[in-house]
Amino acid sequence: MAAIRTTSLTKRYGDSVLAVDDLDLTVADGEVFGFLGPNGAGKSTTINMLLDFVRPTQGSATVLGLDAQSETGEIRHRIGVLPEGATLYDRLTAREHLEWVIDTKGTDDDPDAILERVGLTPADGDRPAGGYSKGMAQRLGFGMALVGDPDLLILDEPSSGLDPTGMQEMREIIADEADRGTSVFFSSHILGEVEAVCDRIGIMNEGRLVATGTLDDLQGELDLGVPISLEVESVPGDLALEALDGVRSVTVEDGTITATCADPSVKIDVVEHVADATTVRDIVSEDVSLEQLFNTYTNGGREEDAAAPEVTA
Ligand SMILES: Nc1ncnc2c1ncn2[C@@H]1O[C@H](COP(=O)(O)OP(=O)(O)OP(=O)(O)O)[C@@H](O)[C@H]1O
Repeated sequence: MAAIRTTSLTKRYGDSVLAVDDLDLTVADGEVFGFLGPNGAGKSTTINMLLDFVRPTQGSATVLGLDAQSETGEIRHRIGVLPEGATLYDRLTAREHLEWVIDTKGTDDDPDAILERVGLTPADGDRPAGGYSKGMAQRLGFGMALVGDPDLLILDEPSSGLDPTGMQEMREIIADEADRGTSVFFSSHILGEVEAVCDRIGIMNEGRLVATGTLDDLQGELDLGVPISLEVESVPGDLALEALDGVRSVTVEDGTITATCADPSVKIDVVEHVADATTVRDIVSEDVSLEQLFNTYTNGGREEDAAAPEVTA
């Protein structure tokens, strides 16, 4: 059974905004799935349809095998949700927020254990949420999502408002949850976060899912080439690196030779070839970054026609 499945899921606002366009997406049970896309791509609208906060114009969705529109009660009982900009009640303390969720879900969680898990002290727990910083509010919202050991966590921009330590702690909790079998679906535009914790990613752009797969799948499909850079003592005039099998292009700048290779195995040939001709001072070898992928699929998140290739791996 899939944790999430959408079929031709579509949401229009009025005549002019097609927020989500014919989305077919499956998140497998136990998977950590990162939902990426620039501002306005349709991520929150998709999440809101999964939670029945917004009704689709067309299409359908299931969450844990249950219909997202007609079986909302059971879904809410079994999932943990951190909505975009989690709404808190100013006058209630963090502990009271957690107790409220614990009561609603009928679980026996210990509020103090959850506070500790999300990095809030017992003293924080006694303060009204109205005085919370953005990061503290986000931690509390995340704690509320963890109540009842949910089978699926749906997190909309979970690291929003968190400092680097908070982001790291949040990633660790997501990894722990995944280890105990929880499926996780989260939206983000922080690429490093997605890269660090996700089994698979989906990239949305202008309401459409333009790519899904593992990072390796997407890197392979786009075939952007593999770069290697060598800082050298002097650049020989007769290097002829372009002539090497598997080398697609070569640039030279300020004593650094950069070759784009057809696949990673060519990198060693490049190093040997250059080292035969001159003294190599340093080597920088990187995989195609998620940022390059994201930019290629979304035109850097800009509004103009991205003309991005569609890949489903
Ligand atoms: N209630 C609404 N009424 C009209 N248009 C809306 C509404 N909610 C969202 N939209 C529009 O739908 C599109 C998708 O918005 P959505 O919030 O889903 O994007 P997002 O990917 O979550 O963006 P962000 O990363 O900025 O949160 C945008 O063009 C947005 O302006």
